[in-house]
Amino acid sequence: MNDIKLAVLGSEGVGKSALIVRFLTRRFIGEYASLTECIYRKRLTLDGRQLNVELYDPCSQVCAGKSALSDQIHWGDGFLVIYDISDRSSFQAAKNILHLMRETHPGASKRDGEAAAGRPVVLVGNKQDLCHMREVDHEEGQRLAADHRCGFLELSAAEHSQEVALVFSKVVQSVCAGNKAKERRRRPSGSKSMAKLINNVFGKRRKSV
Ligand SMILES: Nc1nc2c(ncn2[C@@H]2O[C@H](COP(=O)(O)OP(=O)(O)OP(=O)(O)O)[C@@H](O)[C@H]2O)c(=O)[nH]1
Repeated sequence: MNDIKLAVLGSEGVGKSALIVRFLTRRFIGEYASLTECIYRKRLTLDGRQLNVELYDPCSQVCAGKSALSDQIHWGDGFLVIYDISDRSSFQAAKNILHLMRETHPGASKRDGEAAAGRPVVLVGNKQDLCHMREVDHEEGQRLAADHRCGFLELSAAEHSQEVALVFSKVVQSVCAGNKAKERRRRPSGSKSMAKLINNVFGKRRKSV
């Protein structure tokens, strides 16, 4: 069974716990104890394969600071970076997280489907239901995501159960696809490596005849 680690990052009160709880239980619960960091576990079946997904929900009050964030970035196979569309400072915090991800993996791959951080990242503008109090335009979110080659969407943990499930599943899918691609690059396929071997052994001889 494969283990996949997803970290949900963002500043205090953006709705990280609300999104995770929505994904795990399909419910929106108004208030969450937020004095401890948590790792939640969920089993998923994707394309017939069983996956163990670990979801890391940092406690912003305890896990603030660059070194804690660096640890979280090293821990995750994939990330959701959350801001609150009605709070500009949370958007700046999301920007800082994306920058730090890029710094942490400076030589990150530029392959399709991988963010600048080298691993799948989706930037999420949460609390879309508060659009009458919006401080961050949709286009700003889009631009930031494009700059960091990551996915982007706005949603509301309070109102959008399906969208929340979809965004988590997409990150899991991207991690799986990335793992498969890495595996393929590491081990050339049997027929290809056999062809190479045959070429190496007989190719030169044929030339010398
Ligand atoms: N209106 C609205 N409120 C939301 C939404 N998502 C979360 N909230 C509220 O925002 C507040 C903070 O949510 P949390 O899920 O605790 O945020 P957090 O990012 O986990 O916070 P920390 O653990 O302190 O870092 C709570 O009062 C939630 O009810 C949303 O989509 N819409």
